[in-house]
Amino acid sequence: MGYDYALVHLYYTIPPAVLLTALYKPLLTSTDVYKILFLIFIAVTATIPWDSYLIRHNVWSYPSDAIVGPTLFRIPAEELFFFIIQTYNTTLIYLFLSKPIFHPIYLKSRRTDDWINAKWVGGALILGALAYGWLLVAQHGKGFYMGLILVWATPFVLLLWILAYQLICGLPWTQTLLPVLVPTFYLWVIDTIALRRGTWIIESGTKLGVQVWRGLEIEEAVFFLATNLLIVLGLVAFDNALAILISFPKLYPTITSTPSPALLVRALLMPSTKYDQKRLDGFQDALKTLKRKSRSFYLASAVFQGRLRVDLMLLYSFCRVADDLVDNAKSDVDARKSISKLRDFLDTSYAGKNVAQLGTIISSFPESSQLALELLPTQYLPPGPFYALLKGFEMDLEFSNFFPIQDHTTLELYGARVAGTVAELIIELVYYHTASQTSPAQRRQIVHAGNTMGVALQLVNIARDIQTDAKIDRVYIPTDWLKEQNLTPKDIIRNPERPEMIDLRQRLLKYAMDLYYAARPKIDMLPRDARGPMRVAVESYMEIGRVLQGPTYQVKAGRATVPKLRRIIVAWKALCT
Ligand SMILES: CC(C)=CCC/C(C)=C/CC/C(C)=C/CC/C(C)=C/[C@@H]1[C@@H](COP(=O)(O)OP(=O)(O)O)[C@]1(C)CC/C=C(\C)CC/C=C(\C)CCC=C(C)C
Repeated sequence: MGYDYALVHLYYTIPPAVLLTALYKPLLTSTDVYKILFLIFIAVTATIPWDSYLIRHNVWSYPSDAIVGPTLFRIPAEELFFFIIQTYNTTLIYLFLSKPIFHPIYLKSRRTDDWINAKWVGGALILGALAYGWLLVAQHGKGFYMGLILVWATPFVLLLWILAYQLICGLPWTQTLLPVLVPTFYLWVIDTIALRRGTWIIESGTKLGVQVWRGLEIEEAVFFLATNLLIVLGLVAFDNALAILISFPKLYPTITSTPSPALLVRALLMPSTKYDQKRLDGFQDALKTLKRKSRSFYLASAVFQGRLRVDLMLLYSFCRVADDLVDNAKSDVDARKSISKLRDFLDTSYAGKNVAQLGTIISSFPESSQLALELLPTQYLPPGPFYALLKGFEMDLEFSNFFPIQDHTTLELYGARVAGTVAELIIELVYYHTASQTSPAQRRQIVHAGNTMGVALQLVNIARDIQTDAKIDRVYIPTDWLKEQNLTPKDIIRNPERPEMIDLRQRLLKYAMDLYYAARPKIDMLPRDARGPMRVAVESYMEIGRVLQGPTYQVKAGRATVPKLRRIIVAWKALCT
């Protein structure tokens, strides 16, 4: 009996597991836990027969003075623990790297020649490796161990390739190769140390005798590469199945955060020609717009899960399109026409099932806006906030006749219409997608707080955009605040950088912060899974306000911006709260 192998774990595999767990904990979701357990189960059950075979055929062995003693099918307990801890560590690295990824955008219903070629070429290469493995095993010579690795690993790789080649090929290398290479290289180093110390021994008659570097046999290098590849391909296939399940509610009306293995496999086996390409195109557009237009909400979207994330992106896309149609209209008349068309769109959507009429209305919008309208999930969103949002946009148009924001009450009304409504819709989506026990009275309190929070965000938005708004003749600072400084809205339009603006901006920000502090505690009443992500959404936007309260700040495209690292730290803290 000895502790050498146990010490390998104590020194080299457990510390990274503890570190990765601590780092990933704030991001951990129930789906992640399910994925980790699922992968560990598969890894352990798939490796036991193979490992046991290798030990029984003396391909490798463990000196009795290096292991504690208990075995299962001749596999030492430490080795069994290795299957678990390696799968755990590689999975956490993968989860970390893939957090920002929105997997549905990598699904494709159209079969292009490139895709078909990639599928066959990849399949042929894997089959080639399998055939080579068989040859080495059949020869039962120096290539025996290498042959056993290939014969064991390649059928799994082939299966995962067939099921998930779309995502395997489509995902960026940082989500596929990197989580394979990082733990592989680390395990190569550990393996070298263990082989040098004699913690485990590879018999000389069944190895090729080629070393990657001194002390690392080629078979060991390929073994760790193959096992990490299998783990990552398994995770990609899992994400591919989840992406299919969350993307197509018509095919899968109800799903949970932990879908059964049978459902995951069914999703992967569904022919890609059945995918709703329009929805996939809509997701692409929504993600592009979100990434381009809002750094804060783009960051926040990464921590929302499943269908809630999809619907938030679709809601953002609709709000953005509607806001841009009004703000970027050539004239007031055009802007009013757009609002009226948006109202028709809502009327028809909420009136029922007149699909043809809805199609006609949608086709009257610019082509680039149509998908956002078509995919808006009006089936489970109340109409009230949308109509109020349009009223808010109409207040923007009043600037052509007079300055509508006379006092703080009108300012709050404006904020409630353009942003409080958005908060209400977001909360509605949270409750639609999350199981909760909230009573109607609590729900009213939460919606009210959400509305207040929306106003707070809007005030930050106004404080940030004083100059850009002045360029289009808009002044959202209440006229009576200006009066106290002997100013009129026209003075601000003439010179939005006048010295008095410093105090006025700070007053606006203080107002925003007061509303924010009043509403913030109610986030704790939201369903548990939504609290962290909602805090990230709110905090990453409010950070713009905190930046503006400081003496200096970075400006991008004429607007104050929060540096990327600071935004990430803010999001991190919000998740840890
Ligand atoms: C995570 C994710 C994808 C979230 C999507 C959030 C979403 C749907 C935002 C809509 C944004 C939008 C374009 C609305 C149109 C009206 C408008 C312009 C509102 C202003 C947003 C600013 O966005 P941006 O800076 O990109 O705008 P401009 O470039 O100036 O045009 C607003 C400031 C409003 C945003 C308001 C919210 C997101 C609501 C926040 C409140 C909560 C999350 C509720 C918190 C809950 C409790 C219980 C307190």
